[in-house]
Amino acid sequence: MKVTVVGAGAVGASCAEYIAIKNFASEVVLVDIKEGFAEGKAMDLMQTASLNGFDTKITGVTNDYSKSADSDVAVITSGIPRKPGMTREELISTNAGIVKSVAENLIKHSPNVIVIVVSNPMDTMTYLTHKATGLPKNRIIGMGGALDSARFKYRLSEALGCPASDVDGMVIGGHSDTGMIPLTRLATRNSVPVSKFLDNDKLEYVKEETKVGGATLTKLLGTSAWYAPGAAVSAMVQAIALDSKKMFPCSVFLEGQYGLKDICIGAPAIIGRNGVEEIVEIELDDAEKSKLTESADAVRKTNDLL
Ligand SMILES: NC(=O)c1ccc[n+]([C@@H]2O[C@H](COP(=O)([O-])OP(=O)(O)OC[C@H]3O[C@@H](n4cnc5c(N)ncnc54)[C@H](O)[C@@H]3O)[C@@H](O)[C@H]2O)c1
Ligand SMILES: O=C(O)C[C@H](O)C(=O)O
Repeated sequence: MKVTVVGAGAVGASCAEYIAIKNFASEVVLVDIKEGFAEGKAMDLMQTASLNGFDTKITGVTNDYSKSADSDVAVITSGIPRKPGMTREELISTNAGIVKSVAENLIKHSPNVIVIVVSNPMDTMTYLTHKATGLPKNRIIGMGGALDSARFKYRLSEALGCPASDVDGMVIGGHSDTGMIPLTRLATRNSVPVSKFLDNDKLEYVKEETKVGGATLTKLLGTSAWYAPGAAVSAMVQAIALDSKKMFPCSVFLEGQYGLKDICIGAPAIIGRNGVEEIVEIELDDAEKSKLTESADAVRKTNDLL
């Protein structure tokens, strides 16, 4: 399995590191536009191989897409991150041009690639990648829900006073401060609904903290997060590599599912060797349905700026 990661910055490097440490890919190619940067990150990471016990070969290149040829998976993390006080949507004017040119370069050299889009505003960048490349819809996946769900589980575990591994839960909808929909109704601690342990006020708190998870970290760090984003992407790449058919909420191109069309937005998807193997339609209650409609309206407004 050959994986190309475009953007060797905070998220791209973290993603490459987790992929290597999990040792399921033969090769990771880092690409960046900044002269020597990807080469440096790749060398630094390769010097951890004997310490961390992996055999994945990591190389770095400056803007040379020929080195990404025949990638099975490509991850797009190139673009600017937000600063404290900004929304993800404000990044569109810079990141749209970057994502479009990167996606076009990638498919020139890897026509069969599965693309995972990370750059923000992610749902719109995923939609743009569909429109710019014309790749089959199963081969373009936006990463947002896997991260938001991990943050949801972290907040739930904090409220429950239990390990995150005891908790299951999912966030659907747009990857934005207001558009995320943490499904508290369906969240469980070892199959027991979390409402058995947490009252409505606590659940509301968990939900709100989850939605602003990225903004909270951006305020603390001065730029956006990278460890959990890198881990979330690497989990998705692993599901493709191992054809594991794991379910993640992902930004997927909808054609009528959830009553939505011609939009990429977070919905549960089965991920395997073909990318999106299936979009899972779960039964939502009326409040969740109307939140999803609102979230989709907001994503469409951002798409209209393209
Ligand atoms: N979807 C998510 O859940 C999620 C999570 C975290 C970050 N993000 C987004 O990911 C993006 C990257 O974040 P980061 O923290 O890694 O930023 P960063 O600034 O650390 O890294 C971005 C890298 O992209 C490179 N780059 C810029 N234009 C390029 C081009 N045309 N070709 C190749 N490389 C190019 C830059 O040189 C830089 O090294 C941001 O847009 C951020 O908002 C999304
Ligand atoms: O918050 C951001 O801008 C980056 C990313 O989307 C995140 O959720 O960490």
